Amino acid sequence: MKVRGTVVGEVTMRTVSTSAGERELAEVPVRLADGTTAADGSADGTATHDHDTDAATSTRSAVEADRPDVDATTVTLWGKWTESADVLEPGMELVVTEAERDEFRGETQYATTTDSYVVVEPSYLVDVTDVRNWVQCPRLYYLNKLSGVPLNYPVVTGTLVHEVFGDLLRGRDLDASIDERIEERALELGLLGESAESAAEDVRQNAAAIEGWLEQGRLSEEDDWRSEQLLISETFGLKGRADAIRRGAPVELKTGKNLRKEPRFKDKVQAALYALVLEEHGGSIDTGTLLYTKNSALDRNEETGDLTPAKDFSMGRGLLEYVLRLRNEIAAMEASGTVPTGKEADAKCEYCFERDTCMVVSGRLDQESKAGQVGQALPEAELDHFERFYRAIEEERREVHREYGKLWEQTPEERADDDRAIVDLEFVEARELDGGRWELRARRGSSGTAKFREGDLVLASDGEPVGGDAELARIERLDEDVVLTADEPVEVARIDIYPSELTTDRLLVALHDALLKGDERRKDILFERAEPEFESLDETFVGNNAAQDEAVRKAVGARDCALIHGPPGTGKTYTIARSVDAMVERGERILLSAFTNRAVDNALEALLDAGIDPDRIARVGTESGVRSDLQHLRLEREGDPDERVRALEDAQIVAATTATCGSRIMKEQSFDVALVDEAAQLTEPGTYAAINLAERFVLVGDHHQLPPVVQAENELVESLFERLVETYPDAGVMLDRQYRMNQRIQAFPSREFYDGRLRPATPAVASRTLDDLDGVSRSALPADRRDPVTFVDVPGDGERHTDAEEAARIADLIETYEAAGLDREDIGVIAPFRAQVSEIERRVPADVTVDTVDRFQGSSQEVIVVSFVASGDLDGPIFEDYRRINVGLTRPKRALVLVGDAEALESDPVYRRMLDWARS
Ligand SMILES: Nc1ncnc2c1ncn2[C@@H]1O[C@H](COP(=O)(O)OP(=O)(O)OP(=O)(O)O)[C@@H](O)[C@H]1O
Repeated sequence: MKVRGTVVGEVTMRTVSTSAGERELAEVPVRLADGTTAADGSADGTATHDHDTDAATSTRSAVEADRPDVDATTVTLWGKWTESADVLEPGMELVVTEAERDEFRGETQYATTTDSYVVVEPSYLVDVTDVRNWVQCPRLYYLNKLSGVPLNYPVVTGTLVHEVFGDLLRGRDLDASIDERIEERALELGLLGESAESAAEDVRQNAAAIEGWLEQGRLSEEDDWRSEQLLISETFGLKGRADAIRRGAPVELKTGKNLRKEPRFKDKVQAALYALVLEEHGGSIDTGTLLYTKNSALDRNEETGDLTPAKDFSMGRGLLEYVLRLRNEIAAMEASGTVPTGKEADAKCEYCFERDTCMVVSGRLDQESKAGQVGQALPEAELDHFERFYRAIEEERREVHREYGKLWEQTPEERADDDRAIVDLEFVEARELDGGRWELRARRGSSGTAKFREGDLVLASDGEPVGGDAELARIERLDEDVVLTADEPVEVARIDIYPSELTTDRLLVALHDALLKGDERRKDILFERAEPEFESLDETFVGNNAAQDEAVRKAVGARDCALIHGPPGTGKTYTIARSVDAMVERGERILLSAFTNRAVDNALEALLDAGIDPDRIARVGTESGVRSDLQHLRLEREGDPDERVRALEDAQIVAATTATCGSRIMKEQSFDVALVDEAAQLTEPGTYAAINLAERFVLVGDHHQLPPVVQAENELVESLFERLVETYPDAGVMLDRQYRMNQRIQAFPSREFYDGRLRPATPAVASRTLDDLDGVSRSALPADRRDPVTFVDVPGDGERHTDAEEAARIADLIETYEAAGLDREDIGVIAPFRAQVSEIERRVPADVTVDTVDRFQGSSQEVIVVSFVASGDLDGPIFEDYRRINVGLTRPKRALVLVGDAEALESDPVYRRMLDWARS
């Protein structure tokens, strides 16, 4: 049976005499999660898919851990498992598989058996490659998290060899694969100063060994290969991508040589972890294979040793248990928030390539380390900042892991309802593409409103995203059909949101770079030790708008930073374009960034409108990320390395999302100034990713609109923009003339959110109404809809996340506006919950945009209808936070209709004032 629970007290270690001699044991007081005491019926004793344990097991709180352990049970861990007991602390979660139950002095107890596995913090999904680092030295694991994978030649060739390996498994020709893969990485090779020819030669040397080996057992039927498999383990708390699976067993590829008979230990560890996951999903693995690509390329006269590239090893039970204990050490360290010192392992610092980095990081962050420290520790405030944000980012990582957890905790229907999956796909075909990848096509059973977008990376599966045939795939098209591209021909029946840790990984690196590599002057600003300085400029940049003019002057003249606060429709994008134009004139190199691709593209469009030469611009992003009409600005990565690198380095303006700013390629670039739009939607470390690359920075945003998108409630919710606007009011300018809304529409948001400072930019803006639109006449509307702002009282139907009555009234309203001559494309409907969005979508024509506020930020419409879904006594603001309602109310240009239950809305002071305005 499987036992799962929370550790509620100190662990007792003992040695006892048994018939088999002296044995170690650890007694762990555990409060069992609901349902675990029931005898486990499943044959393999692992899967207890119990949804109810969620709340009890996923949140560890001090309160829980401190509760008197009246209902605690003793779980005894025998033998080597005492090593895992050693890392346990109260509050941590514990799982024992195949445990035995025992009655002892009238109490039920549990103990490990010879078939048991012990898992610490199973909901923390440790990455398999992280365990490989950890086994070399725990400190190496930590350093890798902080500094990420740099752009260097071994990393790039390693990736290329892996890609070619995958291609060979898919039956591609070696030369064709090498040529194509090298071409795809032209930009990276160019940045490293490598030629395509020499890189191809290096890859070929490595790949020849693989090819030779594959030839021997040539991809026969019974060999049953597949390349790259995403593996996730619910029981063992592991995830990773195995290089290949052959006859159900893991094969790992290592670019390098190994002349011993046995695989390297750390490589075995990695393969063994994949084997554990494969066993969980029903496999039975007795061997693992490591493939050392350099072995057969060696000159046989010079080297002696075992030259076979492929080395098999037997996957003993002892090894599997050992690697799981390693995994447990990582999970426990992350849960307790400690930093490894390197003393945990017996690695020799003298031989370590990372020794210098290790010493510098220890010195700067004042951490104990086996290698010793060099350099001066950061000031107290910076150390504190680092620790707080490190913890906050790790909390965010746990939220990502929780998303993984939902893959097995939720039923397919629940996931579909939550917009986390499309589950009713009917597989149509898998078509092989040039280059060995696959195009997968499936038909949708219903038109759900899942959050998926074209270009998203998703988990495509045969219906079982964990344990079944699943692969990462990219959405190429999404209408009544779903078209995906993937490495494997999965018979796709379902797609799920892929919980990526890339963002969290990059946040940590950005934090590290900002504090440890950051310019001192910038840190003085970030740590509020110095006032930002400005060069005084006499030029006029914008003749018809004083605030914009001042903003451009600040942006251009900033020696450290400038902050442009732009309420809705006040010409943020216009001001950015003017600023960039002026910076280009001065010969500066500019990084133009924003949280979303959409905002980056909007800014670029404005630059083109302002007459900036497109040849000066390089847009860094994927093909699906960049708007189709701006593809000509996109930096091509494929081709000739020299040409590609010149295209990037000669570009005076480089535009990319902040996430992309953290990529290996962008991290090699430097700029005079970084200009970041949507800065109020970025976390602090998210903003660092862009500003780390430049001498000075300009942040543009509005902290009264949407806050940073984060799952955890912690430091990350306040943007750097907001913090700096408050700290340095003199470095900021608020744009106060809006070019969007009729005066009536603007009145309430201006008063409520901008101290009444927002005004129409021109009389024409102030007086715009629907009558200005071709073929539209307000007189054709019912009298109570003619005002630019109106309210429709619909008593709520009592449901929490939907309101069918409101949805029906909205459908009627849309007909009314259409009858008055309005195009359906000019109407937008905003609802607070996805469920209500679906409810409304079912009733209105498809060309009316219906969405949540988050999707509307940054856009505008002629007419906006807001559905409030408010009922009862409003136990919290409906749009979660007033910033969301501000966004909702400021989208329309000419008409705004609020639909909701007046009585419920009036119970909240802000909504009451809103109703007073709408009804006045
Ligand atoms: N100084 C100006 N003179 C004339 N037109 C302007 C000026 N500033 C902005 N505009 C116009 O006002 C409109 C809104 O400007 P812009 O798109 O820059 O606003 P924004 O603040 O970026 O909007 P959002 O709040 O949606 O991000 C655009 O059509 C723009 O051309």
